Amino acid sequence: MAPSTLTALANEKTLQTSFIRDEEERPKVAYNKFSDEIPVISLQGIDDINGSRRSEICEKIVNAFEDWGVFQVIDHGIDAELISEMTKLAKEFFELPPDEKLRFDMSGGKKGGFIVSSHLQGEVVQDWREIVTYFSYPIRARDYSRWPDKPQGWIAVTEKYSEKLMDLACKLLEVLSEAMGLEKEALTKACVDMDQKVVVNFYPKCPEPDLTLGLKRHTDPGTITLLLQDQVGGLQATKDNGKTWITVQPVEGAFVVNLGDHGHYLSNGRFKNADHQAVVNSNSSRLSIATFQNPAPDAKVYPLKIREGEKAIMDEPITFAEMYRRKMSKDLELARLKKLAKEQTQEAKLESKPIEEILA
Ligand SMILES: O=C(O)CCC(=O)C(=O)O
Ligand SMILES: [Fe+2]
Repeated sequence: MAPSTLTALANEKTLQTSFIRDEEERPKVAYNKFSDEIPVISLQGIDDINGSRRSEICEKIVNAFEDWGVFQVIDHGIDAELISEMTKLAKEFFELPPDEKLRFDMSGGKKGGFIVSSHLQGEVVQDWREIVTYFSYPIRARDYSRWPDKPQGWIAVTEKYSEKLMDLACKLLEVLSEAMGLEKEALTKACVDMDQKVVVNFYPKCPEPDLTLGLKRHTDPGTITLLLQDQVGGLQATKDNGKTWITVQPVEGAFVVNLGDHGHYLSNGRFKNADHQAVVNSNSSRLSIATFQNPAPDAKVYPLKIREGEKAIMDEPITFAEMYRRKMSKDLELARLKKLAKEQTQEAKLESKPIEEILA
């Protein structure tokens, strides 16, 4: 049976089979073997519209998105105290007793709250993580009854945090719009009424980290994601379809900026949707806070700019809700085929054994 929370399993000696991944999915690089390949970009001077710094920053962001779909941002103007308060309260939430966390259990499709492991129903293998999710924008759609009220003060800090991150995201989308040769507001307008979802990921210490993942390989569906991670390490990226991986070097106070599928489509594939995963370890737990900036569900998804000599990477415009539905059903179909292939291999193995061995 699935555990109610993961924290209890963190002290066991071996990993429950529901978390064990197939060999090809398991981590290939250590959680703390850091790489500096992902650029760290300072936003200092970005507001100086006519200054040369703005175009330099713009160029760096474009290069990073063309190459990896990921960069880290520093000097972003978000108060270090707000960041440390948000992190401290998030950690305290995960230290609460299971019953307290499960007061906000969101299994069964509730919008927001606490859940263990994977968000994709029908997944065969579970992720080694616990999460808390806040649906923070549009503000009129907030359901505060799904926002954990403990530790005390967390709701107010989350409100502030989500507002500041919305501002930062919009600023980055302006730069990207300009880089695509469009008016400043082009990308935010394409989102119609921007949605924001804050997901706090907690990865407890893991007894056999080499056999599992904290969060399996994926691309984020939305426009961009701003990820705050602690200093432990575990975020990994690949740009060759999973052949080789790098572990992103944690940088104090920085946000990792990932381009999502929506951003990828709007740029007609010029910018990569970051292919990433999170690995876990047996030495310490890890916390990351992902802020997803998504378009409104009925926003149209279609390239905003098709450069000369290029062909549109989509046949026709679809809504973001439809784009998401197609992504999820593709993932589920892949999971189903994988399960089937595994069962067939096991059957074949059994068939090739002498009957005495099977019966023994
Ligand atoms: O924890 C991390 O480093 C990655 C989190 C992530 O990719 C996500 O929440 O989508
Ligand atoms: Fe992600």
